[in-house]
Amino acid sequence: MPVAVLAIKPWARAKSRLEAVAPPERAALVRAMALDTCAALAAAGCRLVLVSDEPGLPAALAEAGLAATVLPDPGGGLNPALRAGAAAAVRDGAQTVLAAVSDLPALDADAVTAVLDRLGPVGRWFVPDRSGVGTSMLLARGTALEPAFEGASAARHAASGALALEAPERARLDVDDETDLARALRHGVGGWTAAWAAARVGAG
Ligand SMILES: Nc1nc2c(ncn2[C@@H]2O[C@H](COP(=O)(O)OP(=O)(O)OP(=O)(O)O)[C@@H](O)[C@H]2O)c(=O)[nH]1
Ligand SMILES: C=C(OP(=O)(O)O)C(=O)O
Repeated sequence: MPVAVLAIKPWARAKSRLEAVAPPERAALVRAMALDTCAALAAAGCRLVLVSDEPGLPAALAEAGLAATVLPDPGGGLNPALRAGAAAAVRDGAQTVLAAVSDLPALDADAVTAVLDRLGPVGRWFVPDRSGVGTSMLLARGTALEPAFEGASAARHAASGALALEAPERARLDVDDETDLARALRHGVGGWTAAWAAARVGAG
């Protein structure tokens, strides 16, 4: 069974670039996007390993009916968190590790399956984000993950020997700012993010 490893920043500190969304609303959006990302990965048959110090995460997972192993954040940012999650997954016997950002609200199980179906027997692969600059997913099978996310990570992942995968757009729509959010909403998002958007509209 593939293991999906996600690093999740505490809701209230995440997505500072989404300035157009006021802080309490933004934390709710971060939570919703993380749940939709996790739900899509779980629906595609991935076991979830989450690295996070967000105190509300276990209750949110329970509310969403999602089973996951939650590990404490080792500190040092996204890449150390993903390394810790991947190491734990491999210690538990994982062959295939799929590391993803947790802000992919348009992701669905078919898109995850399309990515997993493109992997070879051994190696590292990445899914560039929609802009082509960043990375939405990094996958490793039979070898170490070696994550180099943040900023212009697509070029770093390519330079490190990972192969770029063609992937459905739903797997590439990470949300960093208001434009990304509007695009994902137009594309269609999972139930948690859709409910967040509906409540926002309802609140005027
Ligand atoms: N556990 C953990 N996850 C992190 C950390 N930093 C970023 N992440 C996660 O990494 C993924 C990509 O994060 P970014 O897009 O850089 O998001 P961000 O730091 O929330 O956004 P900005 O504040 O706008 O830069 C998201 O899933 C974040 O929750 C960290 O220090 N620890
Ligand atoms: C984490 C990433 O995205 P960003 O830093 O742009 O949010 C990345 O693309 O590696």
